[in-house]
Amino acid sequence: MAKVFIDGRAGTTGLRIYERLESREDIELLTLSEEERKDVSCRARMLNSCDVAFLCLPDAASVEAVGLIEHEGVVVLDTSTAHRTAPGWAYGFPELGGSFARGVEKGRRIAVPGCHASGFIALVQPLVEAGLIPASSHLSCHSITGYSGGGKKMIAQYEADGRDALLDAPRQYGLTQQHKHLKEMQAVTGLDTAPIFCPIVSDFYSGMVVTVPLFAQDLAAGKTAADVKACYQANYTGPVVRYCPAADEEGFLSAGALTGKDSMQITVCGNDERMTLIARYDNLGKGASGAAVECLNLVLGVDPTCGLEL
Ligand SMILES: NC(=O)C1=CN([C@@H]2O[C@H](COP(=O)(O)OP(=O)(O)OC[C@H]3O[C@@H](n4cnc5c(N)ncnc54)[C@H](OP(=O)(O)O)[C@@H]3O)[C@@H](O)[C@H]2O)C=CC1
Ligand SMILES: CC(=O)N[C@@H](CCC(=O)OP(=O)(O)O)C(=O)O
Repeated sequence: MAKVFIDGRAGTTGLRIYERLESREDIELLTLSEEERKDVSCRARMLNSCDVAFLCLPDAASVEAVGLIEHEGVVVLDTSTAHRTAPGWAYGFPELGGSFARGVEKGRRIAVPGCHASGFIALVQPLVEAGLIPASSHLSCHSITGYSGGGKKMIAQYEADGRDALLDAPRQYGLTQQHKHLKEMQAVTGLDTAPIFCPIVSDFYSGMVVTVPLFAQDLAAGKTAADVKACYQANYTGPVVRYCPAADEEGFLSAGALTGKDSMQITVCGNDERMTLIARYDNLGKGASGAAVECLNLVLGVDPTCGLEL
């Protein structure tokens, strides 16, 4: 049985990972008590006693946790932003294939992608790799997320009695165009320039819809919307990320359609002139905890969907 420790188990991401793993018979979960969970020496003991450590912590605590590991054999799955573009770390989105899949299967240091970044990268990386859009493209992206994406603090804010009435409506943020996911969005897609990125947090617990708009002129010479669809169809055959030719609900796309699930739907709307590339998933599923558990399954060499809700 693999020994697994979740550092930050009491948080939003950690709790969802714990729920996905607690009934598994191939895993022994190492746990700390409420009194011990933030004690550095207790955490260090667990981090060096396990085979796999999930880090579900703020960035600084993740960096600290990695520094506490002396046992070389420990595989680290970090859900924070701290190591996603760091040298020596694999980027945990195996559906991108090639070195991404191998990095997760063989790596000892694996960064779980950011929630918004997951959708953008799923939509754009295969198109750049296939030459359907040039690396020099200037793209834009908007992404609607549930408030659990902001962790315990934002959940408390949205669920408080007598909260600010401004929370009733969707709120755009990342207004200075310096959102923390931009770095990985550029690095992993291979774009020369980071996109213009407009995240929007809304009054629902979890779910996401990430959209990248494209004009036909944005495609490489001679390429069409049909080529984009064929590329996704070839790359995203499931079981976790799947191309869906028609994913709308009678003309609407709900950001909550995959709430509670660990899968991701990829679709293309619009027409031959103006198209929207769309990824739908749960920010806590393929956007965080589900993606982390999928990576764990690949590390352990078991069915990648083990314990996932698809
Ligand atoms: N929520 C989401 O959708 C996503 C989150 N992430 C990332 O995952 C990580 C965790 O986020 P999330 O679960 O949302 O955050 P939460 O705030 O919900 O949870 C973080 C947990 O870490 C604990 N913690 C903080 N500092 C320490 C420390 N020094 N030692 C031990 N435990 C500590 C907190 O303790 P306490 O309970 O006392 O506050 C809390 O339980 C972050 O880096 C986040 O950016 C990634 C993708 C999506
Ligand atoms: C609603 C909300 O605030 N969401 C968070 C992203 C959550 C996430 O993916 O965080 P990590 O990059 O740390 O993994 C944000 O936009 O900063």
